[in-house]
Amino acid sequence: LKILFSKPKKITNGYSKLPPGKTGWPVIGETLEFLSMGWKGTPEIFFRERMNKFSPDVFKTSLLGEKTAVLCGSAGNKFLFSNENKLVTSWWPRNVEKIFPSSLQTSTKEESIKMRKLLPGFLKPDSLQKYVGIMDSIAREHLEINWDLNREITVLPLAKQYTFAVACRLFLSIDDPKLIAKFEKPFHVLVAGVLSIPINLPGTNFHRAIKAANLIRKELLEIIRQRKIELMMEKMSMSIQDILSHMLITTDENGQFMTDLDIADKIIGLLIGGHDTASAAITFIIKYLAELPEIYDGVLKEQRGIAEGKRPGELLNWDDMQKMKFSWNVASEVMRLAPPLQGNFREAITDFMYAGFSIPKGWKLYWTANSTHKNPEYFPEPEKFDPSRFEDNGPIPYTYVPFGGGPRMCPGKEYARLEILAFVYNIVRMFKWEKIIPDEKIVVDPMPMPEKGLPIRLYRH
Ligand code: HEM
Repeated sequence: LKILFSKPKKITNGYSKLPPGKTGWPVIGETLEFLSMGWKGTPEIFFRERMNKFSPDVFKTSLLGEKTAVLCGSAGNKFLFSNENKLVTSWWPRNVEKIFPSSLQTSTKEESIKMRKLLPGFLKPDSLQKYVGIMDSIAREHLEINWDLNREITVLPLAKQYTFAVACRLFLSIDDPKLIAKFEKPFHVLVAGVLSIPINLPGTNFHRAIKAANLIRKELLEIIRQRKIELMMEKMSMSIQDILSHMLITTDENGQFMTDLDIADKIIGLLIGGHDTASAAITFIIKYLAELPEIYDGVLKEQRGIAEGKRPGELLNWDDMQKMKFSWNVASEVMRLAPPLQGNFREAITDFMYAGFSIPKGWKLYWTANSTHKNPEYFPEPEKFDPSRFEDNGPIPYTYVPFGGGPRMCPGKEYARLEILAFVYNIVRMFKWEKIIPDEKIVVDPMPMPEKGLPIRLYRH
């Protein structure tokens, strides 16, 4: 009776029916617990503990200075992916705004929409088909130069070097190794700062990231200036259709060209999204293939079969990529166990109810691969490496989400598949390998990585 006749509380006042959970310290909230679980290599524990303690559907927390509701399980993923621009919208941590000043003039939301509009031209199927041969030749050259000379190598930095070289070539038509090397290091500093506590003081990751972004932006602005001159003088062959030229000649609905700063920031965003993720996936493929000889043999058999159907030296093509089914199932299982991105944020654009709890407008929401990828309900024996999970219809919808889902699903998914498979095709046919540190610890910061970068010993076939 007391409940029935008590004055109803406003849903939006922030005190009633909010999801259970705790928001921790002011500003810092639970960011340290969240990050430290990643540093220990078990980001899923942060979520599992709270799902067990508060609710399996949703819990509240405070991350990166924001009140956040974490939506869990396949229902949480489905809800967030299918309510884009209805109940929720894109939101990037404040760090991103500070690191990319172009988004301060509008908003990270508008910038993200702009970016998505630009990409189809560059990532459409007929463009992707042209990239396959280029990716194959970059992978071959990269392996011949960097992996063959040294019998003992460390995988992670080399995998980054490969995906960065592919991105520089395809986004910017840059293949000068010196210029690529100049860019590469500050990029890693930048990625580490995007998901860090937003304190801009010397010595913090965030401070280093802002400095690194300024350095890269300066170099990019020079490249953009040069490209503009070339385009104006029509020196640039019309066949060069990299994303930089595409951005320079594309106008918005008002006929306005993008500013150089805008272009530079978009390219930085793409380089971040497009190379550290795929290199994390490649590193873990190498790790699992070292640990599981029967899986390695299966991949090698498939790739040798494809190579046998080709003339000596002939580069991979689109049809070859479609035949690499087992190898892609292996890569998919790797990304289930070690998703390169752990999840992402959204912002509530209106008050709404979820699983019986109120979510106030302005709150941040977070979906995470960590609440489903290792859940035995969706993936029996979740720690077991089993690529057959991806055969036939594959996992239950919204349980396997390394690329997100819905309208915001990663636009680079197909590009990533091609560059990963081009790499696998070449490496397994050249080498077998073993890990030098048998139980190397895994850390997640913000991408998963073996603590020492995965040193391995190579054996040429
Ligand atoms: C294995 C490699 C990759 C993984 C696991 C991955 C994963 C993801 C995920 C989880 C998101 C967030 C989706 C969301 O917020 O719901 C995302 C967004 C994005 N990815 Fe990827 N990605 C990969 C490679 C790439 C590549 C190669 C590119 C570019 C060529 C790329 C470009 C982007 C962009 C631009 C976004 C932002 C989309 C938006 O805000 O709407 N990604 N990616």
